[in-house]
Amino acid sequence: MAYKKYLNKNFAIFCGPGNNGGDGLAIARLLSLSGHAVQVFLLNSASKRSSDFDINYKCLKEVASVIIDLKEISLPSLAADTIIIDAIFGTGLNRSLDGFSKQLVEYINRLNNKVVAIDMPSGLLTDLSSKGLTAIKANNTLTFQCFKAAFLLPENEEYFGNVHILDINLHPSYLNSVETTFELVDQQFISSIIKLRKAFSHKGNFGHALIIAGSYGKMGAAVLSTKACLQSGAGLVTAHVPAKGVEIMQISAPEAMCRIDTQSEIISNIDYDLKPYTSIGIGPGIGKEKMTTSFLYQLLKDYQKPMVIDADALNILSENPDWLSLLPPGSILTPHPKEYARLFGNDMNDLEKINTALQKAHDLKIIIILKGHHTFIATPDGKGYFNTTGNAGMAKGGSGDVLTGIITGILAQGYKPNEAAILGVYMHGAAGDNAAAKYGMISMTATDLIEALKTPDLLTK
Ligand SMILES: NC(=O)C1=CN([C@@H]2O[C@H](COP(=O)(O)OP(=O)(O)OC[C@H]3O[C@@H](n4cnc5c(N)ncnc54)[C@H](OP(=O)(O)O)[C@@H]3O)[C@@H](O)[C@H]2O)[C@H](O)CC1
Ligand SMILES: [K+]
Repeated sequence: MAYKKYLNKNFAIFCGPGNNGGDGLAIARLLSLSGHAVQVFLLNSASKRSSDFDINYKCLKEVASVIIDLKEISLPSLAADTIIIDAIFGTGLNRSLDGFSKQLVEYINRLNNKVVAIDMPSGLLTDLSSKGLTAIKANNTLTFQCFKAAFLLPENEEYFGNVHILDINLHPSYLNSVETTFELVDQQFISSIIKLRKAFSHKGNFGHALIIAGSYGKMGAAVLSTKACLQSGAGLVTAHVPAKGVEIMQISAPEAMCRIDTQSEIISNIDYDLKPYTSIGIGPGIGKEKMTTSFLYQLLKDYQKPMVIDADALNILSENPDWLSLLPPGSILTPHPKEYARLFGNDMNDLEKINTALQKAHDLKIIIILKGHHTFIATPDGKGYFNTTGNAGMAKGGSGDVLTGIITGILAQGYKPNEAAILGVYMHGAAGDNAAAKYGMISMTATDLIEALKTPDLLTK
């Protein structure tokens, strides 16, 4: 019913010489036939035109429509309520815009008219970084058949607006034939990962997670990650905390057992066998005291199973980069953009960040979760996963602690590290969407995220 607001509007459709332009001509014909006032502006029509373009041009000529070749006029003036349809370039764009096409796109961007881009905002490269390029800033993008990588990069957000995927019934064999490094993590993808619980299960079947977190004044991070871990399905959860943090932890998360550090205010050592634990999550609120730093080094030396490493544990690693080679294979790093920059460098555009994460995941045999809108998960086998849940309301203190707890809890249950990372990120975002729906993005907190995990159909809706 969204189209209702476009009834009785007039349209200016800008068409390039290829199939994207061909789509624009087809849209012009359909809008004209449904009684709308349509102006069509052709760009570079003299250059090599695709057959789709020619076919649709011929069909449009049979329908009364205003077709103006832009080579004859300067930039057209349009009524303020005219809807602009951008069918200049689509997935065939293979270089940045220049000359008149750049001028036209800059002109359209200066107007206040509503803009609908067809398949891709013209000027946006489908699979490469478009940072610093000129591209159409659309209010809505109608893209064919599937998401393009460009729509998943934060740096492109100002160009694509709301993305609507239109199914044009492309044959599945064609889609399967398209080689891609990336997968989209949606509910369908998740359903292929989830392990259902058997009726006669007992807590021993769901593992025992160990959360190593907290320091004096930063016990909240330890509580958030422990509570999130409890609610991610782990059978047993133990929290290793500084001595002064025990009461706080026992009162806040009574279901968790505690291991008490010999130091009162920081994490400094583990004097017990780690064998009973089926996963370890370390980092939230631990600080970077010398004794904590050497503790982390010792743990990396002694412990060979995958660990979830977050927050200050990541910052300690970025200050001791040669320790990265000590990471147990399958470990899951969960850096936010700043922690990522400290670990792997900061002067990168979004695509370079993604490619670096894939390279480092491969070289170090680890999983790197690059947190952001469409959190990206890089896995050691070179595949990358874009998450589809979550929202800006989650960009708050504590949200990362919750994610660490969730992933550690899922890992404890026997999921492979790749699966635990993907499922944990999806679950975290889905809980965030529920929290936003209940409390709004501004007021929701990390505690609300944990509460929202208690949604029966969290992973199935
Ligand atoms: N997704 C699908 O399966 C379908 C998509 N469709 C539509 O087809 C376009 C892609 O069409 P294509 O003809 O491949 O290319 P474009 O229309 O995007 O571009 C046209 C030509 O423009 C030239 N080009 C490329 N970059 C520039 C530039 N910076 N400046 C000027 N010209 C440029 C290029 O030709 P060259 O010879 O110059 O390289 C392009 O060929 C897709 O987006 C959809 O809209 C189908 O309709 C259905 C199936
Ligand atoms: K376009």
